[in-house]
Amino acid sequence: MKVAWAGSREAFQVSDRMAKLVANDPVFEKFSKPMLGRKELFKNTLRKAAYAWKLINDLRLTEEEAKWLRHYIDEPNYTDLHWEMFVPAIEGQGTKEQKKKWLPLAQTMQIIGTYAQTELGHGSNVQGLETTATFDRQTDEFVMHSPTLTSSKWWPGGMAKVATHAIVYARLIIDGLFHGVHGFIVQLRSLEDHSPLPGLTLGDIGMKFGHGTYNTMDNGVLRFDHVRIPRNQMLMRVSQVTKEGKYAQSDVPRQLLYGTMVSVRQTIVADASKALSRAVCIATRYSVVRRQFGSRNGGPETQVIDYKTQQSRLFPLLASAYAFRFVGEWLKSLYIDVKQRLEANDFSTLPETHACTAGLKALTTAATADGIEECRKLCGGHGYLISSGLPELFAFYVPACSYEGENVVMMLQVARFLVKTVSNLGYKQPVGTAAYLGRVTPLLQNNCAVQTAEDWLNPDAILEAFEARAARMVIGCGERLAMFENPEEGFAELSIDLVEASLAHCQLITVSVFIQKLNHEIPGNGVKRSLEVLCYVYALFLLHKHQGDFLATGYLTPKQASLANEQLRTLYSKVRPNAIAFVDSFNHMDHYLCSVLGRYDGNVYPKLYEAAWKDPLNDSDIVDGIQQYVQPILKQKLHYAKL
Ligand SMILES: CCCCCCCCCCC/C=C/C(=O)SCCNC(=O)CCNC(=O)[C@H](O)C(C)(C)COP(=O)(O)OP(=O)(O)OC[C@H]1O[C@@H](n2cnc3c(N)ncnc32)[C@H](O)[C@@H]1OP(=O)(O)O
Ligand SMILES: Cc1cc2nc3c(=O)[nH]c(=O)nc-3n(C[C@H](O)[C@H](O)[C@H](O)COP(=O)(O)OP(=O)(O)OC[C@H]3O[C@@H](n4cnc5c(N)ncnc54)[C@H](O)[C@@H]3O)c2cc1C
Repeated sequence: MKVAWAGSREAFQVSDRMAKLVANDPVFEKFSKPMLGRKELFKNTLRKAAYAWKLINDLRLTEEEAKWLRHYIDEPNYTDLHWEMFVPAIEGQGTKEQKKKWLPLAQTMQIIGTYAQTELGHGSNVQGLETTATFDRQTDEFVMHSPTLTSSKWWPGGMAKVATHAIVYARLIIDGLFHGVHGFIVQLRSLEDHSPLPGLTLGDIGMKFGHGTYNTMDNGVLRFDHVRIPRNQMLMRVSQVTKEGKYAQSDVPRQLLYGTMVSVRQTIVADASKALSRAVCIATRYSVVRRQFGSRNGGPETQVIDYKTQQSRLFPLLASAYAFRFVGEWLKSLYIDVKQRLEANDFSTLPETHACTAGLKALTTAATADGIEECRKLCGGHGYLISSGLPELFAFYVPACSYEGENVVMMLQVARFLVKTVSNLGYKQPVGTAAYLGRVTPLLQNNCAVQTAEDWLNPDAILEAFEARAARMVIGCGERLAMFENPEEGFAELSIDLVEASLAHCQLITVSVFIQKLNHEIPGNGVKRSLEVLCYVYALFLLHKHQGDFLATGYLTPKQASLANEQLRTLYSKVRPNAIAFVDSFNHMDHYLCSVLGRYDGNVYPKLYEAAWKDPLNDSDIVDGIQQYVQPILKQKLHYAKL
């Protein structure tokens, strides 16, 4: 199962080796993090990042190994933006010459980059950005300027204190004419003494949610006061500005300007299963240790994992972790394919890839953020302790619902793709993830054939149910949209239904990828049979949760929906004996989990007790402030004290 989770034996070995490297090196200790102040926390992260870079070089780690190393160090920092956004932006949007100049500098970290798109006033609406890049023909330069307060760049990770360079998105202006938003490579700091370059105001935007997690990152604010950069620092693969000031667009579609976001959204989907599996591992192990009620004749109480209600909250999350792992793997292969095509100037699959990355990013991050919080509740009161590992994990993870495309905004992008697909149905056969929309007649006419709970243990029955639900919701939206004279008005008016239809489409992708995985790629019958159970749990849990959709579209009868729920209950009993094996298969080491509740050895209570004594408040019996502020109250003799 460890190999199935990792993707291959080689992938398992690489991640396992890196997990152990990090866990066994005292530099990467992280239990004390929540006790540190912001400055110490930040410096500590800088120290770890520098040490990690040294390890990467000294041990000659491959790109894959370096990624795992950074992952297991488990502290957001400037290198995330450098490797995940700055480098890909140059790779995807730079010309050959630009790549030749900038990539070697970035890849050896002689420069450190960030991705400065969002502003104080605009994040989702990229076309609404206000920073200007005005071409000056006389000097062959662009003048970067922040004309308003709301145009201040706001949020870019690593920008406040570390990055030496940034890809800055700004409105291109030539001779007073606006030519859309483009990316520019801008140097922010001196490579000699790290001070901000003249004309730039740079700082940190302040503390964020949670304490020891995202505050290791220096998210920044940046303002330009007429800062000049050479013309050849505009990323010019999509459009070019000549030294005469002529604006030209190559045959590369404009959408490629958004290409870095496609790349990172793919990574975020791949990472969702890591965060969810971490929370599920903690909650499952603890649910086996924790006992409440049910003692008979003085025997032990019931392990809370044996309560059906606990199973009904925990096992769908366990199944979701596996579902997200497989859909992340699938999306990665889709992305690798589109990347190769884009390099060869084949843009045909970009719209579908954009819809998949946007939609799956929204689906997986929302479910993971909610899932981590559910795992905290599944651990009862102890889940609220920092030492459970869950509050910090939640604080770290939850911004994934907002960054890289706010989730609702992303689902609306999927909706645009689906509406377009449906409106082209007469003359363009949909392919890939939208192929099912080419079979609308049977999907709209045939109803579910399930008659017993057992009938739900059939991948075809499940697939057809999810296809029919998505097709009926999408087609329904299409029909209602057609009633509007102005399509944009219609889209806005129906946006709630459109987001729901997009979710149904994305859930269909996730379920069908899981089924596909079982049909083709699982080595070993035992592993395959166990994963089949999880696949049914995932699908039937979604069906139960969204039964309103399945019933309202008329595909299911209430009886069939209740049979699905009956089957789900039976499936929970099949998951139970393997629950610990399923979470052990994630191969999460104690160092990575950073959780007393999720310890591999199950030795929870003594370690919780021990951890409590490490709190600085327990350094002495009488702490600072008691004599000054508590003792006087105890000793006071005021009239109203009698009340
Ligand atoms: C948990 C650990 C994870 C670790 C991962 C790595 C570490 C990363 C750390 C996080 C750091 C965070 C960084 C950031 O957040 S960077 C900023 C990200 N910002 C956004 O995502 C902004 C979201 N907004 C947008 O993407 C666009 O503005 C939006 C698509 C919403 C609207 O754009 P526009 O107004 O131009 O819109 P249209 O809808 O008219 O679209 C025009 C056409 O372009 C197509 N399109 C849009 N986006 C893309 C894309 N990315 N790729 C390809 N095509 C795209 C769209 O479908 C339209 O096409 P048609 O004309 O054919 O319909
Ligand atoms: C931790 C973190 C790190 C970040 N790192 C970076 C970075 O490195 N570089 C960078 O450039 N940016 C970064 N960002 C910014 C991030 O990309 C934006 O915050 C994100 O894209 C959301 O945009 P917004 O803040 O403008 O949200 P808004 O768009 O203002 O969203 C507010 C609300 O409005 C709704 N809404 C907006 N538009 C629509 C619409 N058309 N229809 C319906 N509802 C709508 C949303 O659903 C949401 O509920 C980071 C953000 C965070 C939290």
